[in-house]
Amino acid sequence: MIVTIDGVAASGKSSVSSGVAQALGVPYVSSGLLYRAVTLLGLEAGADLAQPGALLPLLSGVRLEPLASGNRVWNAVHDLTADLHSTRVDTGVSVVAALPEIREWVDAQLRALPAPLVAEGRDMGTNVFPHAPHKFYLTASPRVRAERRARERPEDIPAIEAALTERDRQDTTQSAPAPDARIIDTGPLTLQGVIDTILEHLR
Ligand SMILES: Nc1ncnc2c1ncn2[C@@H]1O[C@H](COP(=O)(O)OP(=O)(O)O)[C@@H](O)[C@H]1O
Ligand SMILES: Nc1ccn([C@H]2C[C@H](O)[C@@H](COP(=O)(O)OP(=O)(O)O)O2)c(=O)n1
Repeated sequence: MIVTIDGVAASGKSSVSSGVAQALGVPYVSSGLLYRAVTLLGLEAGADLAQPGALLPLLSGVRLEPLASGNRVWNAVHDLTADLHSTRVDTGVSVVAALPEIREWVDAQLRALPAPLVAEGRDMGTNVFPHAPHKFYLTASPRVRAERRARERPEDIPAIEAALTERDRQDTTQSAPAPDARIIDTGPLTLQGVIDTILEHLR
């Protein structure tokens, strides 16, 4: 069984997926972490983030470890995870995620993973796992999302809100909800409330 949980930036996808996956006793996979890893490696190599030919050679050692408590991304023996949520990766990642060659590489990593699993991102229910039987799409207002992210970033809430809104705009193409996804406004809910809502639908 595959459960897809897509949604806009900072809507709670990773935290909710982790909770749902732990309740189900299956792994979850964060596709956004792979786009973030490509971005980090590109930045560290001084590569042009708009050029897939400069990025693809950097990816041969990259591997996603789908731990239920929190995914990790490795480049050979180096654990990249702690560096994937910086503001500079946030700023560059949408350029990388717009490249069809990089999307193909990410999709291949995800489709190689054995079910059952919970997959989260933008296009899990539309493109990567279109036949998944259970699809969810998380939303919340930009201000609510910025307030949540402000607990994890040094910038203030208005700056974070502006950056999130700009990233939503850049990610629009791949972020449409699947027609058969259940849309959940997480604004009025607690994190556990969102997890419980999804688990109730799965029962
Ligand atoms: N009702 C809620 N639903 C989802 N996440 C919430 C909620 N309330 C607070 N959060 C917090 O919002 C933050 C962003 O969630 P995260 O899982 O990183 O989002 P995403 O994967 O969509 O970027 C986390 O710190 C999470 O715990
Ligand atoms: N399936 C996916 C997952 C993420 N992306 C892109 C879009 C986002 O800007 C980045 C980072 O996504 P991630 O889910 O890690 O982070 P945010 O919730 O957006 O803060 O990757 C994508 O295009 N397709």
